[in-house]
Amino acid sequence: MNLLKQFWRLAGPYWFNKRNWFSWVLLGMSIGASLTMIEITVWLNEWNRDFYDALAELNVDAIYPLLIDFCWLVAIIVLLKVYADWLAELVQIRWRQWMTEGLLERWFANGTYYRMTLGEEPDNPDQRIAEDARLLTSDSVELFVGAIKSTAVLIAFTSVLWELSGNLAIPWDGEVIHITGYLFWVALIYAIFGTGLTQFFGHKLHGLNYQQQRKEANFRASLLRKRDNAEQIALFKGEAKEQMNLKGGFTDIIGNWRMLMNRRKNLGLVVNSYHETAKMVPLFAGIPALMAEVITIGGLFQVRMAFMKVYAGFSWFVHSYENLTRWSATVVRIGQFLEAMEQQQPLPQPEKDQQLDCQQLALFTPNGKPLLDKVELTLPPHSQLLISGVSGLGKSTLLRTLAGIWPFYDGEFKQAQGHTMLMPQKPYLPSGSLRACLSYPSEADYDDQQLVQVLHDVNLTHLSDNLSFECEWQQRLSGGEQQRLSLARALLAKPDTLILDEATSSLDEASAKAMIETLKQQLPQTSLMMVSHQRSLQPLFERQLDLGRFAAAQ
Ligand SMILES: Nc1ncnc2c1ncn2[C@@H]1O[C@H](COP(=O)(O)OP(=O)(O)OP(=O)(O)O)[C@@H](O)[C@H]1O
Repeated sequence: MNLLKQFWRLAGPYWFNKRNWFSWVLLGMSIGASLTMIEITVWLNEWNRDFYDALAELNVDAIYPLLIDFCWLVAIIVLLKVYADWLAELVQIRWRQWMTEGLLERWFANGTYYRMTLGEEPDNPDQRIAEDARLLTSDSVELFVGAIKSTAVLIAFTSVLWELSGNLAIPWDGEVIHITGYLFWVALIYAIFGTGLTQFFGHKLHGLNYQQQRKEANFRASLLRKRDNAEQIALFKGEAKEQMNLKGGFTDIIGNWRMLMNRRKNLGLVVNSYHETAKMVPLFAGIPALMAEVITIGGLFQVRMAFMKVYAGFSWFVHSYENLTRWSATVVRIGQFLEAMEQQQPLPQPEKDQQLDCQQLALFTPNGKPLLDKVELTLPPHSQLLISGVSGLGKSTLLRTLAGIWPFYDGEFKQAQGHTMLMPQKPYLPSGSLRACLSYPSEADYDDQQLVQVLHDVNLTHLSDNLSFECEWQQRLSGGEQQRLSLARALLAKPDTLILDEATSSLDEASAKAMIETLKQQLPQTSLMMVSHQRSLQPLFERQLDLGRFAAAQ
């Protein structure tokens, strides 16, 4: 029940949104095609009787027209089946697009994606957004359409089977018991028996599937981390260690996979025996009717097909069991992800004032450890402030707070009006063209002349011809070049307040000094706050502040 409620929370907003009416139309058309196909299968069932009767009588004149009918029936069934699937896939991709976009919007709203990294984050959000959303939408549509089809098959063939079964007379204790539609009852009892067995042998699959998805995602994520840190690993000659760790992760996958395999094997033994036996059950069960000459040989084959259909309708649960366990695991995973996103408090929205100003500010780590206490500082417009302090004191945390992304603080602070930009020590350079990298994240259309000029200003003139060149800039450029590129961004964006967190640490002292001088010269209206351990920068700042005096008592 809980699972259905969770699913309803995920699916309801899409399926009960008027704007998605066309998906209902597509789904209706897909189901319509499937139902028509079932109707034609009922005709095929009658064809079965006529064909086998004609064969039994060696009636060649009847056989050839029946073969032509067969071709027609099969052609229509094939067309209906292909289009029913195609339409269902169209529904899946529309729903998946909506779900993926919705998850992305929520993940990025109010800095949720960042806040989640500061606490107990559900594992692998990438997998939940990409893989789980795909599985959830495709499995849901498949299972839903499958359930409707099974019900329709059940309804269509129940009457056929009921009629064919006639009235079975069983002598019992000197009397005769009459069972109407006995083949239908056989199919029902057989299906109930199969469902019970399937649940008994398969109920552990849900947990194992959940674990499998998690372990596979962990493995993929650690492979990606190796790629991102390839240079470090090569320098440390860490290949053996990395391989060992990866193999360890993969052994985990194999361990779970083996358990999953064994469970599936047990379930497979049950489901396949159940299915194979089902093919003969109607023949054996139909023998009394054949003996009593209630049905002909053709009728027996008709019984067999009708029985198989009714049995398949009843056995939807048995045949969909594996998909259901995978589906339930994805419902839980996306449900958890949504819940975790909803529980995140939005990032604080600091007030704005004439100048950046904080009074009596106390900062903490996410688990509540105090870092700094009673911090007092101001940054008057167009001024410069250099901040220093020992490593681990909380300098970066203070800058994150002032930039508005660190929520663990007490007290109040005000940001300066206008645009505030924070440049960290290790800049993020998105892959793509150098032009896009320079203007990130702005959509502003800087002309090439401006871009070439800022590259020249930060001493990256040699990259001027590469504005349209696309590559992984983070891997291609040296640490110092990356920092220069990041400062070139500031020159383009012209923020009102620029906060630099050791943003010149990879440059030699002379280059770092030249860079800060360029910033001051090119951005005279910008207030500048910087954390740095580079002594040569001290003379360039009007004021300096040693944060050590605000260190919190531990
Ligand atoms: N997300 C986090 N979760 C837990 N602890 C954190 C987190 N971010 C920072 N800290 C801790 O807070 C303390 C201060 O970190 P911060 O990066 O602000 O120091 P810093 O003064 O800038 O150091 P450095 O000069 O070495 O860069 C450190 O002990 C760090 O481990």
